[in-house]
Amino acid sequence: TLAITVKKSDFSEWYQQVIRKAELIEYYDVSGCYILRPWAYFIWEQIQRYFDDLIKTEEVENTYFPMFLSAKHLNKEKEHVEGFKAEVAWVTKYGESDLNEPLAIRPTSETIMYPAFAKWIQSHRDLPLKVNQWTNIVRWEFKFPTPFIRTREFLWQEGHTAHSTREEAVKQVYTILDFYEQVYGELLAVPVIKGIKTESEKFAGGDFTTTVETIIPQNGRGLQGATSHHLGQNFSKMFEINFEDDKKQKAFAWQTSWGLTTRSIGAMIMFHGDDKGLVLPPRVAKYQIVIIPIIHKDLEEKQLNERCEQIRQILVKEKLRVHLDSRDNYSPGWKFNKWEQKGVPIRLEIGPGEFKNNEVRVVQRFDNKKYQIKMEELNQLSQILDNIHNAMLEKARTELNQRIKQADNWKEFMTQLNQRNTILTRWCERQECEKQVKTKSGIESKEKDSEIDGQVQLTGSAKTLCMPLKQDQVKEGELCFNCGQEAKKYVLWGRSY
Ligand SMILES: O=C1CCCN[C@@H]1CCCn1cnc2ccccc2c1=O
Repeated sequence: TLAITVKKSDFSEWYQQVIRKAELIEYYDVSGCYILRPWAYFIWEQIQRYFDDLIKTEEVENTYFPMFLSAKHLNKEKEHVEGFKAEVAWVTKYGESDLNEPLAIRPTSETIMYPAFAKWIQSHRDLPLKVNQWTNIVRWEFKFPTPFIRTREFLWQEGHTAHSTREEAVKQVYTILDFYEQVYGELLAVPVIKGIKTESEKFAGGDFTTTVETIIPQNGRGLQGATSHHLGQNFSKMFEINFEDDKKQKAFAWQTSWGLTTRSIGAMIMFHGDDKGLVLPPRVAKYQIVIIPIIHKDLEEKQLNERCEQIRQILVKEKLRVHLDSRDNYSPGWKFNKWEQKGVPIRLEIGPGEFKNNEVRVVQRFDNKKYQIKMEELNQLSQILDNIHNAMLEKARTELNQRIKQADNWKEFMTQLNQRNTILTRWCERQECEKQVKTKSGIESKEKDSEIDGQVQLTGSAKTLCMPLKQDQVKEGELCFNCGQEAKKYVLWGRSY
């Protein structure tokens, strides 16, 4: 059926229907893999363009590295691969023949790139080295898949840099984190919290991990939006990436790596969608404006189409992405519904009244506001689209903030968790304590682990999302909410994807 048959509150069913009826996703017969249709791929292209322009200001150069790696290469860094090796996909044959050694398909590219870095870096003059690649990645997840959010193949960018000093590398980590915050806020109108992962949640191969986290309002679940790691000298020691510093001393390079994936599109869909379907932030909408002629017996069809084409031309000149839907095999009502489902930010209706008064009727998708504007005011639509972006971001920020509560003890913590909130608490920073909270919250969680065909999709237990960069100072003598030992930091807990 054409209409979406559930409300957004029936969240996972709503999401499945929206991604199909907005023509974003087509299903595919390999589990965990999905087809990105043009309406979705356009969003990824906008993300690529925006982020690529940002990293070019940091003199990051795009490259392409092979997708295959030998077991030898992959296991070079035993420690960091240890926790992930179950997800690595392998090629073992070609045609009828066996490969004499299986080749892994890239799950990430550290061990593919860093032997080359060792060749390219001899002197401090070869630093900083800054490369990025836009590729697909394969990780054979066993958790139940969700299009965009958790898939076995996804698109991403991975950036990798090498520096002569720790300070420069650390600065790079935070510059990229700010870029990720901009991608979410400025492009997708999705608010994020910048923070640092705890020792248990960080990338084990690195020194520390920074992250942009968002919170999906409907279920209060944390979602990691992108990540920027300071790798320290862990990988440079392993891959012999060293250089002669200006005192002719041999030194190991200081490295960073950072990634943003097509999961960002899923976050945007979840944040802004409503009961009628997708709601696109204007800056990533393939069509920002759709023009719908309303044919009427008192109105010469040819004249109406000429007027609509004239409007389209004016908007093209305004550099807006506009589409005139003059199909004569669908009714205006059908078109309204379809373009609402696909989330087009603005619809312009032109019927006999508008034609006579030299006006257009504007219908805003995000807040359903309707009003008339004159033909000569069409140049206001660019600003109107910016206003829509800002209003969507502010509304999303309010919803996100409503999902963050404070708790000073276990009882308050579980109350908030069971109300599907994330919880900011004082914490001792002990891994033991964090582990205990995960276990206890799982046992006491009202929301039991949700399973589909015996695969745990979403667990009921809480984990740390991040230690927000912006946080109050923990005062002398203040205690951890869980174990009562001396608190060091505030940390945000929540159920997550
Ligand atoms: O996050 C990023 C950002 C982009 C570059 N890579 C880092 C770290 C990736 C961590 N990771 C994540 N899943 C994996 C899965 C299989 C093998 C290895 C890995 C693995 O190393």
